[in-house]
Amino acid sequence: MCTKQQHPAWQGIHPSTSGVLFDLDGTLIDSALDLATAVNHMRATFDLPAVEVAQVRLWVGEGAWILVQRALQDLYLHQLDNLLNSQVWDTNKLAQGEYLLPRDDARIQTGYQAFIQAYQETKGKHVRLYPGAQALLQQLYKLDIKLALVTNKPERFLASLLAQAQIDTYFTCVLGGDTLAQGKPHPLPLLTACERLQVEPQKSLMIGDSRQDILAARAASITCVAVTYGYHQNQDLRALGADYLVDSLTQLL
Ligand SMILES: O=C(O)COP(=O)(O)O
Repeated sequence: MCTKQQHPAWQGIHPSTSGVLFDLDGTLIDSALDLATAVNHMRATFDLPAVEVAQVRLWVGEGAWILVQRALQDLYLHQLDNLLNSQVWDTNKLAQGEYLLPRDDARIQTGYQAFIQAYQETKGKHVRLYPGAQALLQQLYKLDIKLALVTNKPERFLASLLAQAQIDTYFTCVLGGDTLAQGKPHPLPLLTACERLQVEPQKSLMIGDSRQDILAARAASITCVAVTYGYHQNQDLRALGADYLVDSLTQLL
């Protein structure tokens, strides 16, 4: 699917675009295997069974804390089960990770530390770029379009991960989920990126895969291109407000 033809002025990236903000996980890189390895390492420390990579894909996108909270929801369910003496859990909600233990629960704090350490140890070993990612960044860079990376992934992982994926030289501005006081879907990181790139939001484009990217772009009045292959938790990207949908970044070349 590609709806870019519906936009009369589209020639690759819109000609008046002077800045492009990229999401990372599920848009430029597929990091699900490393994330799943770290999640399962963390789950093992709680004697919880391993989960599939496909499951972890559904849990990614709102930063490491929410990922950990989702990945430890079984602890909460068992606790509730004991209290309520058996409960039928909504499997959809389970798959989407909606039963969140609060962040201040000591188990979440412990789990977070275990996850961060295990993820660090993966060294981004299984990270792979999605088709067209390298070529698109290169093309935009050559056109002198300013580029920013705006992710909810913790900042500490970004430098090595971008270097590992060989895309570290393109970005004028890199913002992690904990770089500023708010992460996506708040508009702050997108507006901050525009400010640092010295481009107007109206002349910028956000390219992302998830609800957080689309909502943040809408809140910042930035046109949003959503990729359909990422970690979007089975949500309807068009209904969320994406301006354009593409099945591959190669469609933007
Ligand atoms: O939640 C994450 O860690 C990934 O975040 P991103 O999709 O904003 O890159």
